[in-house]
Amino acid sequence: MIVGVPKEIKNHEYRVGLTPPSVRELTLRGHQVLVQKDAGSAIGLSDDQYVAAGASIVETAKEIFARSAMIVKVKEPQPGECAMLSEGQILYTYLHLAPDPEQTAALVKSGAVCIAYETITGAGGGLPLLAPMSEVAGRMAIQAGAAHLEKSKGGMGLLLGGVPGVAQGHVVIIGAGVVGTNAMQMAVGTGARVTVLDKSIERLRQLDLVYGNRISTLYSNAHAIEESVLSADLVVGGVLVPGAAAPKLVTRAMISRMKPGAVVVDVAIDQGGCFETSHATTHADPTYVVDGVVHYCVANMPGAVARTSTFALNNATIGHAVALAEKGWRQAMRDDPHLKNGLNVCLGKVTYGAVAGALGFDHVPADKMLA
Ligand SMILES: NC(=O)C1=CN([C@@H]2O[C@H](COP(=O)(O)OP(=O)(O)OC[C@H]3O[C@@H](n4cnc5c(N)ncnc54)[C@H](O)[C@@H]3O)[C@@H](O)[C@H]2O)C=CC1
Ligand SMILES: CC(=O)C(=O)O
Ligand SMILES: [Mg+2]
Repeated sequence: MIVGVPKEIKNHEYRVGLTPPSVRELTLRGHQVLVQKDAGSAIGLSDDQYVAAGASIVETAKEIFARSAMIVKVKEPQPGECAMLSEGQILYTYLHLAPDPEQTAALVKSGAVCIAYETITGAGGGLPLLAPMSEVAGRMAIQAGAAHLEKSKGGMGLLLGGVPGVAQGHVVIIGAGVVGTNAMQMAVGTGARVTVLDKSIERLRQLDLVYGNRISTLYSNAHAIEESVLSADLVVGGVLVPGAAAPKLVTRAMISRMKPGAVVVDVAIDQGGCFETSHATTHADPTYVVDGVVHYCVANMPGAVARTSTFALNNATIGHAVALAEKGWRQAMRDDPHLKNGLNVCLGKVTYGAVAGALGFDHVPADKMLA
């Protein structure tokens, strides 16, 4: 199979779909890999390294899209990229379609076979192709939040850990999955007071067993969210209902009653965000202020630490990339129901229920496309 890796074009996105070691996994099995010139050069992955791994360097994204049977990316295709997809071509990348009707319509129109990293499931449960980026974003959420609590960044001028004789800050984390747990670990490390909320009591139980009285756990409901948010200095949103738009758990009314200069980091923004006042921002201009509260809502946080993120992502994506190249998408999905769960849009149909439901498209189950 010819596999193509275009250079990412989203704002400050320096990750790349395949590393040279991943390219080697494909070329040693006889596949041809086309990598766009300088696709990885910003993170120290030179064209020479790709060539040494067996790839051919191609000048333009247009040529990559025209020649490849499978496109491997990181971020959701931008409008110009959607327009270059062709009928039956495999697109293997993050998509985040539920809050994005324009992209969904463009992918339906393309006739491509669109597989979303974030809905591929794992044999042991969870979302193994989302998890590494959630680990990165969860850890970064505290770093970003702490920085924006500084006066010069618009925050109230608070040091999360306090100092002897001065109380520490209060970090509230909504959602105790991969993002939430990684944020919690970093927050505990700063010395802040930490409260974690989730709908899953089992998850809270697990955290309580490990972290004991270094954190407070709360069952997530409107009352607990309101009380926590009003006393918070930093709130991290890390909820997920897989494939679906994020629930708006923190209302505009709650935001307006928060401490002036508090910071909210909405990691769930790629699924639409869990604060009513959130809208996506970029690394170039990451924050805005609503009712005195600093909002950080960057939809591709791991792009900021693109080298770490690219290797972590490739560890999780390469196995399915090899299966898709070796068997083609239909057989690879017949053999692996977890990969099949990644199929979001296929040959003009929306095949993921939560996306169809969120956007009002007809839902054609993935199984029908495999027949
Ligand atoms: N902005 C960015 O750059 C990035 C964003 N993300 C996003 O972060 C979000 C979270 O991802 P993960 O932690 O991997 O998901 P996860 O599935 O590991 O965890 C989500 C948690 O949310 C909880 N939850 C669901 N409804 C809730 C509610 N009403 N109240 C409290 N908790 C609730 C679930 O029980 C679960 O524990 C996703 O939308 C993901 O796409 C992930 C990586 C990077
Ligand atoms: C998960 C995701 O959207 C990202 O890593 O950018
Ligand atoms: Mg994203």
